[in-house]
Amino acid sequence: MSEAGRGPELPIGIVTVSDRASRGLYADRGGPAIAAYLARVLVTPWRPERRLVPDERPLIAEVLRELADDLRCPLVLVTGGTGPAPRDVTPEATADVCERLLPGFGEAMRAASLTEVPTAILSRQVAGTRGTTLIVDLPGKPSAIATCLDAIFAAVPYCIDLIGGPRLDTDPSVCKAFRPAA
Ligand SMILES: Nc1ncnc2c1ncn2[C@@H]1O[C@H](COP(=O)(O)OP(=O)(O)OP(=O)(O)O)[C@@H](O)[C@H]1O
Ligand SMILES: Nc1nc2c(c(=O)[nH]1)N[C@H]1C(S)=C(S)[C@@H](COP(=O)(O)O)O[C@H]1N2
Repeated sequence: MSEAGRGPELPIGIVTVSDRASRGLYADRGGPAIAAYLARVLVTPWRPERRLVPDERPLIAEVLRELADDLRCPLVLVTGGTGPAPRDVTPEATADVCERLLPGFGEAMRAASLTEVPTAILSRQVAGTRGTTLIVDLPGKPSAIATCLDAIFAAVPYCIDLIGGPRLDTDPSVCKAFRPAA
């Protein structure tokens, strides 16, 4: 067991933002899709810290702070609530808690999604850092998750190195993490 008594694996935050899934009106398929992606791509031992919250800015921000500050997740992936509808507030909540935004993540994910659906431009998804945590928004459609993560994951381990987080290693047959030569 680690110091925190929660096991040696790195905690990774998986947050689904959905009014209906959080009320039990449909089963959450976004969180499981993220977990399945991480299970394929990461060789570093990790464990999911799953959260399911309604589209409420303060609640989303509170969960992101908990995962970053209390659980010290190096990576938090958030799905849902990134669009232009009035209740879509995930990008605002992410920006509320991040110290710095990384616009390249959103740009790359929208560009990849745009090869699949013209409505990709409707996602306002952002990414940013809070302490040693990288937070990345993903669209709510479960099918968007692999598309978006494929577009960015090669840069995720080095980003976490640069902010002082733990080393994450990927299975190179799934995603070759890029770390510039020293
Ligand atoms: N977590 C999820 N699990 C399963 N399907 C989802 C999930 N999130 C979104 N979807 C599907 O993608 C569609 C668009 O997602 P979006 O995030 O815009 O949902 P929404 O219309 O805002 O509703 P809600 O917040 O209640 O999920 C949804 O109508 C639903 O069919
Ligand atoms: N890859 C991918 N990206 C996508 C989509 C999709 O189906 N696949 N849906 C788009 C749509 S229709 C919307 S409204 C926005 C925001 O979705 P969200 O509010 O569920 O996060 O994501 C967009 N990005």
